[in-house]
Amino acid sequence: MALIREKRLTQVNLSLHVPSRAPFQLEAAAAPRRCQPPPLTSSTTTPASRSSQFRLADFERVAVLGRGNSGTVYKVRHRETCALYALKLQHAGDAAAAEADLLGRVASPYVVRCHAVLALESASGDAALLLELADGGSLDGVMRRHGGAFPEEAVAEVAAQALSALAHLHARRVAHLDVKPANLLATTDGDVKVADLGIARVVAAPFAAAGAGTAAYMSPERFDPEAHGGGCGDPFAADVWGLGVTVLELAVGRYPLLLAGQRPSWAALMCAICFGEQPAALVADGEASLELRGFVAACLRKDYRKRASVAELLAHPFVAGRDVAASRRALRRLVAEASSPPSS
Ligand SMILES: Nc1ncnc2c1ncn2[C@@H]1O[C@H](COP(=O)(O)OP(=O)(O)OP(=O)(O)O)[C@@H](O)[C@H]1O
Repeated sequence: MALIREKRLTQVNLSLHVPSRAPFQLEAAAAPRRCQPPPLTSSTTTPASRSSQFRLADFERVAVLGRGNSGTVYKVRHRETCALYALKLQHAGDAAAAEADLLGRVASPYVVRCHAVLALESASGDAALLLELADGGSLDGVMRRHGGAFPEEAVAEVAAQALSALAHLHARRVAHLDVKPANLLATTDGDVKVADLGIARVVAAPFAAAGAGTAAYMSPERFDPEAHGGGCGDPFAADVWGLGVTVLELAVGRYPLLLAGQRPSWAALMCAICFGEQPAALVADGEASLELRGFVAACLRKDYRKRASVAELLAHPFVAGRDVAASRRALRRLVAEASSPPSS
């Protein structure tokens, strides 16, 4: 896999060089200019067919949105229209193509949309995904900036929208396999969108339970299928586990399966996930509603065969019984506050 070395972000031009190959450039934003209205394409068009409409040179860099294992994500502006997007530069072109292919199979307001795959001017096959921008960023960032736990109403809204995304993906046999706060994006309108289908896959039986993922959010059967339901596990149930950990984390304001300050080594995580006490019990009586505790308990059954399905969770009182308008308002307020610059 070709490695891209990132140059300092403070440079006027952000040049990404692949040794002995032609560099490609993503220029920093210049002075404001007049923009045409965005020519956004219809939601039925696939990313591949849209790719030809855009070139990397059509965009200028505004900011870094985040960094992950597979690359760096930038906020970019389309020079002509001034429309804002997220651009995910991928070290491995194959991975970008695979992720774009999966995103092309789905069309849901709850899954981040891929507008195009941009080929980069290097011989390595490196590529960039041009994505819909979620202006509130990821929920782990929102939680950090907010300074702790979300109010329960906002957590219920996150759960409801993330479940809608999973229902859409699972109906197309796509398992995400990396559900966590960093992969749930928010907008200041109060929308939640599942992102990063980097390790997602279309499931064809039999499913190999082991494999990549973020250890802290992996279900017990992905560590040890024999001890937690047998067989090869169920990738859709693995997504439900990731959602349960995510909901609990947002509700308590920190990663919930380890003690505060405990080092998240692989061994510590494996012990906590496979042998730790029922995670819902980690929320003390009175700290969370019965509905939230019940929801988390249904997501985090260690035997994947006993875990609730996405359809059952959509009907759970924590989600189905929420005050939709109040929940959305609570999330919108939280994201907007966490996104606005601190007043001096
Ligand atoms: N469409 C987007 N809008 C706003 N921010 C985004 C968007 N896509 C990604 N980000 C930000 O960039 C971060 C990394 O993105 P992403 O998870 O897709 O990268 P990755 O390399 O696949 O990460 P991982 O290491 O989890 O596999 C996210 O956590 C989020 O903060």
